[in-house]
Amino acid sequence: MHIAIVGAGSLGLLFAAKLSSVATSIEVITRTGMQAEVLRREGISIEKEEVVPASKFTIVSYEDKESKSGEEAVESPLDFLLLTVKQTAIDDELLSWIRNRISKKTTVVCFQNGVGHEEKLLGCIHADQLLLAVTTEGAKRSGASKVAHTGRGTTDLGFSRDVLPKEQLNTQKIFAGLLEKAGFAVSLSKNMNTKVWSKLIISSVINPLTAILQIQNGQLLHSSASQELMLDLYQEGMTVAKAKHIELPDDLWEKLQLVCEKTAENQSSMLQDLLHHRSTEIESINGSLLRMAEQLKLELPVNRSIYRIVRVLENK
Ligand SMILES: NC(=O)C1=CN([C@@H]2O[C@H](COP(=O)(O)OP(=O)(O)OC[C@H]3O[C@@H](n4cnc5c(N)ncnc54)[C@H](OP(=O)(O)O)[C@@H]3O)[C@@H](O)[C@H]2O)C=CC1
Ligand SMILES: CC(C)(CO)C(=O)C(=O)O
Repeated sequence: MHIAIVGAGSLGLLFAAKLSSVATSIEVITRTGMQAEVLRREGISIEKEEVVPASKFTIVSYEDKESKSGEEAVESPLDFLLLTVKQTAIDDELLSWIRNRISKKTTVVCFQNGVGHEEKLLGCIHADQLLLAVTTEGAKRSGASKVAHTGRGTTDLGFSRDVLPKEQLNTQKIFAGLLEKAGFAVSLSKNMNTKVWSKLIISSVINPLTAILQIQNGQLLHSSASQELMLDLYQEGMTVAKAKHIELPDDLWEKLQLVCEKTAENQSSMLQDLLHHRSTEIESINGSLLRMAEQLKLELPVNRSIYRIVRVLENK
């Protein structure tokens, strides 16, 4: 199996390192030439676990114009392209690069939290080629070539479209098999919309609150005031989901609290982004809920305020 991983951040480094033992070839595409050089020298280390030598990967950088050529697709056709960049990095240039890099036989697997990426990708590839992955694995990059596996979870996998030809179901199983062999827990899903929306609602509560309050995920449960804020955001998100007839589990509120407990000592990705002066995924999480609410003529006052505060903090 020939796999390319676009985005050598927290999730990308973890999946590249783990999949290197089960794939025929792994191409890692970094954003910068500088990170590519470090990876070519040092390989990838998963803290407290293993160091995977650089010889296991082909490393190219997106900055390097040579690697943007579609010719490589002919030389080494990809079975899977894993997209592990943030929502904010998915722009027209990257989409056009992906279109050139893949062939009709390639399946793109996207790991983003929030919503928006699926629509963008469907603008450039066929639905039969797009696998959605919603993962509760936790990864945190601590250097150009170092990553910590901060939490073990499950990866839900499913195609963007509900009704699928047999061949696609087979592709889904092949990719799930690779992940399992690499040590990840996987669950195949026929209803990814429910998975995507469950994670969207959970992220719309935990991420902005931990980012604004500058606390670890578990600390959200420590005060009744923060729990009230959580409930306000949760209920607003659920109002949008209901208006859009999205099927969600009855115990999503309990699941949300469980995520806080299970990831109690983690900093959410939004808090990490703010602390590192990076833009956050607020647009694809609370921003997208607000845009949907506007179309549905619904008011989400708590989401609106929280969204504005995060935007202010991003520009500080
Ligand atoms: N980390 C986690 O535990 C989880 C993350 N997710 C989701 O997965 C996605 C990725 O998250 P995460 O890994 O944490 O994010 P990171 O910010 O750690 O990694 C994103 C990587 O993408 C790189 N990148 C940006 N643009 C390009 C480009 N054009 N070409 C190649 N690489 C590029 C960045 O490079 P540079 O650093 O040089 O800017 C960075 O290394 C997010 O949507 C997140 O919500 C979902 C579940 C868990
Ligand atoms: C906090 C958590 C687990 C849920 O929103 C997360 O996925 C993140 O940090 O982005």
